[in-house]
Amino acid sequence: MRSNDASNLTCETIAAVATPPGAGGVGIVRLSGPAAAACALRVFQPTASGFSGFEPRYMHHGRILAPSISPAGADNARMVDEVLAVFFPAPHSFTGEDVVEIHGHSGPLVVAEVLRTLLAAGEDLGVREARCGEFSKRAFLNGKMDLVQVEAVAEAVAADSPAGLALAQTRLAGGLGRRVDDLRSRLEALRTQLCVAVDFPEDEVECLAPEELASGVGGLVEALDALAGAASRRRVWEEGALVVLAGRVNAGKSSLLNAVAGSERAIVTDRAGTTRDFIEERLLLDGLPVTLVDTAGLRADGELLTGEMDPVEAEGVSRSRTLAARADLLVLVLDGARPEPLGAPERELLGHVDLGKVLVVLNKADVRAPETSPAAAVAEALQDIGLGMVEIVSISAATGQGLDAFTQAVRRRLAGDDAAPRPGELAPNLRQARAMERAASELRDLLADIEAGFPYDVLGVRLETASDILAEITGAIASEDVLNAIFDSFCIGK
Ligand SMILES: Nc1nc2c(c(=O)[nH]1)N(C=O)[C@@H](CNc1ccc(C(=O)N[C@@H](CCC(=O)O)C(=O)O)cc1)CN2
Ligand SMILES: Nc1nc2c(ncn2[C@@H]2O[C@H](COP(=O)(O)OP(=O)(O)OP(=O)(O)O)[C@@H](O)[C@H]2O)c(=O)[nH]1
Ligand SMILES: [Mg+2]
Repeated sequence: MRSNDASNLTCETIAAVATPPGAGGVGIVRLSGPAAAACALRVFQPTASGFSGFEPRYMHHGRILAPSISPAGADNARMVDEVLAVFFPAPHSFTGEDVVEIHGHSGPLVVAEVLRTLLAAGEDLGVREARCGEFSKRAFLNGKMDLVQVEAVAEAVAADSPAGLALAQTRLAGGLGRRVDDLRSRLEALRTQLCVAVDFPEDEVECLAPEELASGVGGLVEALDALAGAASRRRVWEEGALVVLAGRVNAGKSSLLNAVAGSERAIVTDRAGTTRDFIEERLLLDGLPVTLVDTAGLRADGELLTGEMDPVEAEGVSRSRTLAARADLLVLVLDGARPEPLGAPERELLGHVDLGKVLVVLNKADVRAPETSPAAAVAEALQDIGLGMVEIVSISAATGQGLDAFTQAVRRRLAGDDAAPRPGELAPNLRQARAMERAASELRDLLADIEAGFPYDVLGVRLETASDILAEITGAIASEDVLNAIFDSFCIGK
């Protein structure tokens, strides 16, 4: 489907509450479509005596009146809310259609009643409640935003870290869409030159030499790889990572969570088996969004096997294992006060996880006997089980010693040495990066075909395929499935 196909535009007028439910300063109900103004005028009573219809983009003060159900008629009309109303005539509106916004008092019942009043008044005008994402979909179909920007609005709204917001803002500004359009134009230019060569094979002047074609395609592959690579490096800054604290009972996992979170989030006692269900805390570690999860501790094998553990604790331990397997980073907390910190329960746990995702923390540095060197002993024990390369961070959750080193180690393991994203940095989201990878892969196949001396018409097909894949990113060409997947994830009123 071509996005600028006028047949996709509907003549229905849609209405929805645009602001979140709840008490607030202002609540907005939005109408979009040809009957927006006519519908609003039926229920809007202006304050100004000289009112003769909506002046474009001017805030009119007045009231929303619900037609009375009593036979006495409009004189008895009930006041629903005191509002400001504004009309944006097409095409200069958010959706590109006629838009009316009613700014009333925020409160879930008030705005719902304003909406109901409009829907009832506009029924015969084709006014109906909007579906999820329908305002944004109309804005997209009318060329007000490309698909990257539509997604960026949702990403900006959902951002829960400054880094994630910076990436979304750059996409919203349109830079990424323009970059993709630029790459696609370069591709189309190569295609045009190829077509000339196909149409006039004897005309050597117009012919693009295979080496020139290959170098043009090679440049595009490099550019696409760079962008898709940025997406995979930046994803963790936007989506965050799951960091799971696991280990033996009493090792100090809950104490560590509290120390990092800076609050007494989890219960800490000297009793083994204090934490029974997992506890999670979303925080920023050096700007990196992380979900830190404290889990129920593992006991020594014997206790597990005799079946003496109470069922609540057993379920807690089973959840710990599931979480450990899902973690982006598994922090194995060892009890440094014990003579042998890496014992049977720890080894058993490590047997079930990806060792590449493990960070070892040796806790209780404050109480270690100075003459022993548990760090060295632990390093040796880790060597035995293939974790010789793993960094061991020595901390004390009780005194805070080593916590900075721990934070930095976590950040480095999840994001490498990369600094936080800066405003203006281009990084596609997952959908966009996947499309870039598909286009790059098509172009790599094309390079092989050029090498193999395939005829230009065959090469042209691959160029066209790659170009169409790039067009999916901005939505210049987008299937109904792609559009539905994006707009259905939006809420009503967006
Ligand atoms: N009250 C209100 N605030 C809002 C929105 C809205 O719909 N209503 N928006 C909704 O998400 C965002 C702003 N997005 C908008 C995008 C374009 C236009 C608009 O009228 N564009 C016209 C004219 C621009 C001009 O020249 O003034 C156009 O594109 O032709 C309005 C809002 C955030 N704030
Ligand atoms: N001296 C010292 N004691 C600590 C340290 N960290 C934790 N503790 C103590 O160790 C005991 C257990 O701490 P928790 O944080 O509850 O341990 P846990 O790993 O969550 O234990 P479970 O929930 O039972 O699995 C408590 O008495 C803590 O005060 C530390 O760094 N130094
Ligand atoms: Mg605990």
